[in-house]
Order: sequence, then C-alpha cells, then structure tokens
Amino acid sequence: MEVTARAPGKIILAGEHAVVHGSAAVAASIDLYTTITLRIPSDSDASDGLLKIKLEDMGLEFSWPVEKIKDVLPDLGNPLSSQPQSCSHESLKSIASLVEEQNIPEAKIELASGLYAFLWMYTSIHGYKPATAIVTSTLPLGSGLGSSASFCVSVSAALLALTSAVSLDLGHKGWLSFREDNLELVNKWAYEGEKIIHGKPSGIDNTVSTFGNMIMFKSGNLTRMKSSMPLRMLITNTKVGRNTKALVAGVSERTLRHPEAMNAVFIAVDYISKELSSIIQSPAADPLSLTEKEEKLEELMEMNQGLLQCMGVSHASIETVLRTTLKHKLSSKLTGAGGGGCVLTLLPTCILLFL
Ligand SMILES: Nc1ncnc2c1ncn2[C@@H]1O[C@H](COP(=O)(O)OP(=O)(O)OP(=O)(O)O)[C@@H](O)[C@H]1O
Ligand SMILES: C[C@@](O)(CCO)CC(=O)[O-]
Ligand SMILES: [Mg+2]
Repeated sequence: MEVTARAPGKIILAGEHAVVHGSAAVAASIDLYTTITLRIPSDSDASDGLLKIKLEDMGLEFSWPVEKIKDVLPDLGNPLSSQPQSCSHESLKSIASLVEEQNIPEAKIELASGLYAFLWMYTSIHGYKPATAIVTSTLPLGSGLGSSASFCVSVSAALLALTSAVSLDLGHKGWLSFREDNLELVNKWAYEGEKIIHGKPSGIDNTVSTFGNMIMFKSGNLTRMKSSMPLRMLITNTKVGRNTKALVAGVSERTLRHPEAMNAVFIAVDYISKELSSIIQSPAADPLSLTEKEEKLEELMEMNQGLLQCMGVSHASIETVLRTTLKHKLSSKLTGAGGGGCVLTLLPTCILLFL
C-alpha cells in the first residue's frame, strides 16, 4: 500500500501568540507544501522489519527496527486510528531514547521534535508495521510559515488514508480529498503531533493547513472566511532561525510576570483580528473604497506588530525589514512565532498597478 499526501504552510495575518491565550487570530494557507509518500508493504515477508523516514531535502534517513519500537513503546499494539491520543510524558521519554540513538547531526538537532511527532503518530495509527516514509518540503523550516503543522497534517493524512477509518472523494488537480468529518480526524491527529513539537499550540496552524483557504480561529473554534478583496502579501524571510516552542513559552512566562498588562495586550489583539477579518470580508458594495480598506489593514498590521513587540517576540532582523519597507511607505508585521523567521508586507493594489 502506498499513498502520497501533501499539506500547505500558512501565514498569520493577525493574532499569533495572543491566540494561544484565547484571542482571535486570522490565518491563510499558502502555496508551499510538505509532501510525504508512505509505503507500507502488505506482505510482511517482503519487508526488512524497519520503520524508515527519509528527509529527502536534507539527505537524511532515520530507521528503527519495529521490534525495538515495540520494546520501547509496548502499549501501542492495538492502534485506534479513529481516536487521537496524546503522547504522555513517559511515552515521549521512550520516543526520545529511540531518536537519540540516531545521532542526528548537531546542526540539525531541531529535527528531533519532528521525528518524535512522526513516531508517535505512526505507531498510534499503524502499530508496529514496517514502513517507509519519504518527506519533502518547499517550506523553510522554523521560519513562521507553519512547517511543523504542514509536516504533521501531511503525516496524519497519509497515515489515515491507509486505514479504514476514512474514505476519500474525487478531489481536484489529480488529488483525492478527505470528506469534511474525516478532515476533522486528520486535524485532531495533526494537533497531537503539533503538541509534541510546539508544547502548547493553539491549533491554528494545523487547522488552516488541514482546511485551507482563510480562517478566523479562537479558543479552538474555526470560522471559515471568504475574502471579498484582493490581498497580496510579500513574505520576507529574515533567515534568522528560531524555535516556536521556546517563543510561545517566553510569552507565557511574561504573562505570569505581568498578568494584567499582558491580558490587556491579548484583548487588544482580539479586537484587531476581528476588525481585520470584517474588513477582509466586507461586501464589495461596502461604502469604503479598496484603498480605504487597505489603509485600515495596514494600520491594523502596524498595531499588531507593536503588540507583538510588547510580547517580546520581535527581533532586530524583523525591525530591519519593518524599517526598510516603511521607507517605501509599506506596512509590515512578523508572521508566525517571530524571534526571526518571516515578515509579511501588504502590497496595496495601487503599487501593483504602478509596477
Ligand atoms: N519537513 C520536515 N521534516 C521533518 N521535520 C519537520 C519538517 N518540517 C517541520 N519539521 C519540524 O518542525 C520544526 C519547526 O517547527 P517550528 O514550529 O519551530 O517552526 P515553523 O512551524 O516553521 O514556524 P511557526 O510555528 O512559527 O509557523 C522543525 O525543527 C522540525 O522538528
Ligand atoms: C505563535 C503561534 O501563535 C503561531 C505559530 O505559527 C503559536 C500557536 O498558535 O500555536
Ligand atoms: Mg510551527
């Protein structure tokens, strides 16, 4: 049995970090993907008894004898793909011991959490069957474009597609697609993977990667959005590496130190996300002209960036991009967890006409 699945990355237009603390946020999927091909030999005699994952872009390959996985994680013999399971602290320790012995190159050590998520999702859904997974991605890793979520969603989709828990419909552009209720299941499993990589994710990244398009997300609930205006964003990658788990933890620590001030910041972000969402969706007959809408969006992005600075997640490299775009009268904000990574700049339609 073999399947190839892919899932997109995302940009966050407003509300990152605050969304972890219950505020609304707005996100859109982008045309960059993580793709996984999963092969599970149906005849166990034809297999080499290994679970392998190849990260092709990086030229890395990791493998474990399934008997070894069984020894270390003995409770996963009866996988229940229809009931997403959280990885306990003990299971995570066991998985970490499996990954440690792979001697990941020091410069790539951040990949360990992705491998933990893969091992947890694979064994929880397929138990101890030998298999080979080949992963490629057009997304930059650890840059705010949701590489971890797109990895988890593509893994979850491929794993579930090879079970009887889901059924696939004729999709578009040559891909089969999941039914709506099956997408929920894909999303729930991906969230379990994101928890392993991020610590305390809000769920926005895996949700927009699973459902696509543009969404508003608040306290675990998704509202699909329909944009009524052209919205073009320039994405600048500062190429400064960072780790979402550490940045999310940093904001939580600041919230513990200054609960009232930080809650006020989160409330302000909630209003910004809601206003941004209503502008983007306001009907074309709205009395505001396109230019007026774009000016409001620019101002909201600047306000959101200011509040992200309050949360302590901006970075000198982000500030450089902000200053550079401002010289051209363009508004920007960081996107994703910040601390480096990518910056969004709204490209108003007048600029595009000028170009
Ligand atoms: N293609 C991939 N193969 C293996 N692991 C991956 C892959 N993509 C992402 N990961 C895992 O996700 C980690 C990056 O996740 P992280 O959440 O820090 O950044 P991000 O998701 O790109 O940004 P953000 O969460 O801000 O949108 C990587 O270090 C790795 O562990
Ligand atoms: C920083 C954060 O808000 C978005 C990361 O893309 C984390 C999360 O919501 O899980
Ligand atoms: Mg991430």
